Formats: sequence, C-alpha cells, structure tokens
Amino acid sequence: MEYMDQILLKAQTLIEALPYIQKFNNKKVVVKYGGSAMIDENLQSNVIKDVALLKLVGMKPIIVHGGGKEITSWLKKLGHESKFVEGLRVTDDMTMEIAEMVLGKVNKNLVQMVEKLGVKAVGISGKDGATLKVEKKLVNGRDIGLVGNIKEVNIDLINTLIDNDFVPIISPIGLDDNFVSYNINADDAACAVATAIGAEKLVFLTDIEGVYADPNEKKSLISVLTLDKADELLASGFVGGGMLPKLKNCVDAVRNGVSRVHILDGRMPHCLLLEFFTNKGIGTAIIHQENLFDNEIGTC
Ligand SMILES: Nc1ncnc2c1ncn2[C@@H]1O[C@H](COP(=O)(O)OP(=O)(O)O)[C@@H](O)[C@H]1O
Ligand SMILES: CC(=O)N[C@@H](CCC(=O)OP(=O)(O)O)C(=O)O
Repeated sequence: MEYMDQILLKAQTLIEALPYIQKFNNKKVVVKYGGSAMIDENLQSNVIKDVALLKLVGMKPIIVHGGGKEITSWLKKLGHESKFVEGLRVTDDMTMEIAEMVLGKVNKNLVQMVEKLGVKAVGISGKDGATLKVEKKLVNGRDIGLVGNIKEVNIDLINTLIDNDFVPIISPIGLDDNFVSYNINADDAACAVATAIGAEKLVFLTDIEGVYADPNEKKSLISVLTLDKADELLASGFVGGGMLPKLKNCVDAVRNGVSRVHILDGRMPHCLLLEFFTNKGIGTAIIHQENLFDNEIGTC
C-alpha cells in the first residue's frame, strides 16, 4: 500500500471512531476480563491499553476480572484437584484460600499495568466497602462449597472511585451476612456490577470467538442472539462449560437493563477497540428482540 493510502486509512479509522466516542462519553462500561487473554502477556498488555484508551477518551470503564486458569494452576501445584459443576468451581476451605490469594495477585497486577499507562486505578475485592454481598449458591439443590450467589451490590465504593477519576478493578470475592468469604464466578460478578451501576455496555472477554450453536462446528458462530434465541440455545444442551454461566449472565444483564452485552474473543488483539470504535461486528451480541433491526447491532 502506498504511504499516502496508509495515512488516509489511519485517519479514516480515527474518524470512524468519532460517533462512538461521543456516544459513550461519560458512560459506564464494564469489561469482564478472564480466560486466555489473561495468561498471555502480550494480550494482557493490549487489553489494558484498550481499557486505558476508553478511559482517556472520556468513558468510565470498570474491570471485573477472573483468573480461573491461574487458580487451577496454583491448586495443581499444591496437589489439589479442581472440580467444576456447571462451570462453577467446587470451593472447599483450601480452594477458597488459594482463590482469594491468586485473585488478589491478579488484581494488583492489573492495577500496576493500568497505572503504568498513566491512568489512575484502584483494585478492590467484593469485600471492600461491602461491594458484593452474597449467600451460598446451590446448583440444582447441590451444595458446592463456598460459592457465592450475589444478593446485593453496594455501588458506593465503585461510584466514589469513578467520581475521583479512578478505574475500579474488582476481583470476584464476596462476604455473606456472617462475614464469611465466598468465591464468586467472575461472570456473575461482572453481570451484577453492570446491572447495579446501570452500565451502558457489558463486554465479556473470553478465549473463544463467541457463542456457537454447536461448539464442534466453527461455522456455527452466532453474531446476534436475541433473548428468546438465547433461552432456546441454553435449553438445547449445546452450551456447556464456562459458557453456560456466561451466557446466562448475558441474558440476565440484558433483561435487567444493560442495553448492550457482548462476548468477544480476548485472544484477538485489540478486540475491545474494534468493538467500541468501529462498525466491525465481532463476537456475539446478546440483545432484546426489539433491537434486532437496530442498525447499530454488532457495531456498538
Ligand atoms: N456453545 C458454546 N459456544 C462457545 N463456547 C462454548 C460452548 N459450549 C461450551 N463452550 C466452552 O466455554 C468456554 C468459555 O468459558 P470459560 O473458559 O469459562 O471462559 P472464561 O475463562 O473467559 O470465563 C469455551 O472455551 C468453550 O470451551
Ligand atoms: C465460583 C467460581 O467458579 N469462581 C471462579 C472465579 C474466577 C473466575 O471466574 O475466573 P474466569 O472468569 O477466568 O473463569 C473460579 O474459582 O474459577
């Protein structure tokens, strides 16, 4: 490509971002960060740069992070096997202790990376400021240990941080009424936070292209899922593993007023920028039926 063409293309990309920058100015957006994009250092640095850019162009990003793979790896080092029921980690006392330690480390690493880019960040867990109040979560009546179901989100601390120009970075640990610590699925935490603070948009970064109608068939990637279709898919048995709580959460978030929910492939460099600032429809968007013909679907 000629030098001038390259320059024009760059200018065009910046101009294309203009309406999106205006639209999301001052809006709260929640990024759920988990999966492989957390393990690979290059991808991690891209994600953090993208979030810093969202903040610097006037949005109010909030990161809710996971770290499931790191928890599993530390448990393995300690000779402790990881078990999951419907995508949720069975959490005994030792698992709880390790999960809290690992998520604390992940949290402060993220703070460090954001601060390094000159953007103010504060890392909290759901325990701080009683942000995430939980009760024990039962899966089909089954007790899977110290796994929390979020009863209440106290948004005071999050709002205080945002009002003081910080990016809140939240790890999925909560307290019950007796001040016992619980491990929370990070997708549950992101969904609850996005709903409670009235986020304009909730984006899940994961380690797969999006939602497949059939996970064994790559061509079956779904770019737009209405709530009805999402319910059908959840009942079909074709959604499993960690995608199950994720998709259920997306549906809840849309039903509870978050206008735009997206599942994106965190392995794709700068997928957040592409999603926020361009009209490239990537990943899977979960939407209300009535927004199906909204020409912004798949764009923002
Ligand atoms: N229908 C489906 N579409 C996409 N992914 C699916 C589906 N069913 C099961 N999965 C699995 O869910 C995984 C995503 O969940 P998970 O690994 O827990 O993500 P994260 O760690 O980002 O929260 C995918 O890697 C895939 O193996
Ligand atoms: C109860 C439960 O499953 N908690 C999760 C919390 C971390 C998480 O959700 O991390 P990802 O988003 O990276 O998967 C766990 O222990 O793995």
